[in-house]
Amino acid sequence: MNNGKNLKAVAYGEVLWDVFANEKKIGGAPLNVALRMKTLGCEVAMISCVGNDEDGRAIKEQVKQLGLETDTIVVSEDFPTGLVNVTLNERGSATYEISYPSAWDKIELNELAKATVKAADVLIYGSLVCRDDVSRKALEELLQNDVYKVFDVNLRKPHYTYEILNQLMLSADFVKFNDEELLEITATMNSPFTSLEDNMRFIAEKNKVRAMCVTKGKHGALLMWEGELYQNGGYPVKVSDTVGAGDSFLAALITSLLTDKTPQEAIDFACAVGALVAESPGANPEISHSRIENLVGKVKI
Ligand SMILES: OC[C@H]1O[C@](O)(CO)[C@@H](O)[C@@H]1O
Repeated sequence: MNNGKNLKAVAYGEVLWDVFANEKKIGGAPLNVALRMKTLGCEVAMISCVGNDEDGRAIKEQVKQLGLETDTIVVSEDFPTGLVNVTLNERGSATYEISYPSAWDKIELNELAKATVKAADVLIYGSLVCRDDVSRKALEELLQNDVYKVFDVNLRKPHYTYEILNQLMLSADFVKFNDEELLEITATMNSPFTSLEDNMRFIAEKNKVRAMCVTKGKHGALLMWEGELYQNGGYPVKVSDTVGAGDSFLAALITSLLTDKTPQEAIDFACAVGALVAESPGANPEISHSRIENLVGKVKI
């Protein structure tokens, strides 16, 4: 699959182990986005930090094997590699218990990281990494660069404040919410609206965000792009777990929008990718191009 063409992407933030009942898998929203963008043909670097421990070496090893630049992942002598306990409910929805402090809370930028962002087309970041001042300040430095900035809101209680979320939105060219996140954030901004569409317009107006998307679980997603709204009603799949589905959705959407797809094609493609990730266990299952094409070809709900 190669629709990423020569898009150069950098993801900034947490890399960690998602610890499920019977196994552990690499995760962290920005890493999940990065890995999916790589499978879509982008050139991708991951900026993060791991501990000087077995868990850290194993993450770097795996991520390198999957084709990402990992010399931008620094090693901390003082903090351990991140771990997250993932609990799934009967519908496959996850709750996360995220250890603190983790090495990724203390990201220090090396020269390669700075140079890589300078040369990149797109920078993806989320809110979780901003729970600690060290990683938040490093992100602020990267956000000074002239690069297309994608903010993956990714609210993980209790690791965020509205003040920081607001700053992160103001820096972004593109923002990704899920439906609950959009409604929670717009409520704190005293939005008088109840529908997702009205709240998208509200936030666009208030925060001068010109492009955004909102995922709606099995009901698909909405996209605001160049002033127009696009939607996809979702694809029927049997959900295994939803971990990382939104991350892969975002990877597919951004890759498509910034290369050669129309906004409608981009959201259809992204919804299919997200659905297929939800159908398989963990955040980073392999998904073949033919399965995506097959699903896109199916009638939407
Ligand atoms: O990043 C925080 C958590 O969110 C996920 O990325 C899923 O979206 C998990 O892989 C990780 O544990």
